[in-house]
Amino acid sequence: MNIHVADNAREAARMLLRNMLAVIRQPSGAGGEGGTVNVAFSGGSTPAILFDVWVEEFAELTPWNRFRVYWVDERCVSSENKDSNYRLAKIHLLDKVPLTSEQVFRIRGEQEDAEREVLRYSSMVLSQLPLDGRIPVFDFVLLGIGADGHTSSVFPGQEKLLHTLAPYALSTHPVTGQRRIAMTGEVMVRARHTWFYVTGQDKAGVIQSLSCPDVRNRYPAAYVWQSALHAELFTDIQVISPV
Ligand SMILES: O=C1O[C@H](COP(=O)(O)O)[C@@H](O)[C@H](O)[C@H]1O
Repeated sequence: MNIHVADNAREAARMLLRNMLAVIRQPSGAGGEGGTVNVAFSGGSTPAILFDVWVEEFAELTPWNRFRVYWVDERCVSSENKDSNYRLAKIHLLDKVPLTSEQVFRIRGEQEDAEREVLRYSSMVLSQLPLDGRIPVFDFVLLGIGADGHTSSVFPGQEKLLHTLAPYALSTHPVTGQRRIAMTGEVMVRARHTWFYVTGQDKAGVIQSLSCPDVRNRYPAAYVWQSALHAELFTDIQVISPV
């Protein structure tokens, strides 16, 4: 588990992107020898900074033709809604880089029948990605963390979603009641690179306790951090004691 601490959010984004491109360049790295790079984006507000830095400073260095883009989670809203995770990525990244529609696989948050969308997206991911047993293996799962300790859209109290074999599942935001479609625990922990990009002092408490054994069962993010095969954290939060 590596922790990369930067002075600010943009510098943390640079660290992540430099590391990602270095992995992709290695013959044995993501996609290997010019192969496909399967990446899953998170939502919320934080990825906007990552996407902006990507477009402004790393777009020319990125082999876009090798990328296939998926989502970690989506809110059950239309793709024009301000809460849509796809919308954020579209505005800040997808509209500005040479990715074609054939390379972008969004979760259809607008589907009335969200259960059906979970099944559609799960079976699409299962058919397109390499499998470890029944678990799809992404090259990069890029995660955020909420101040309440959630990651993907798996909130405290929804630990069942960390242990299911289904790659995606329905969840509900515990405060707003908004429905979500969420990548589940096994997919997050078995990725070739499970990378957290977390910024802002409001998350310092969660970050400080990520490695504590007793929060493993309290914060889904801590469970994923402690269980992932290859976890790294990129942050602007000055970690005082070991994470
Ligand atoms: O609801 C969500 O929250 C987390 C963190 O979001 P942020 O707004 O604090 O950046 C995010 O990682 C997750 O994908 C998202 O849907």
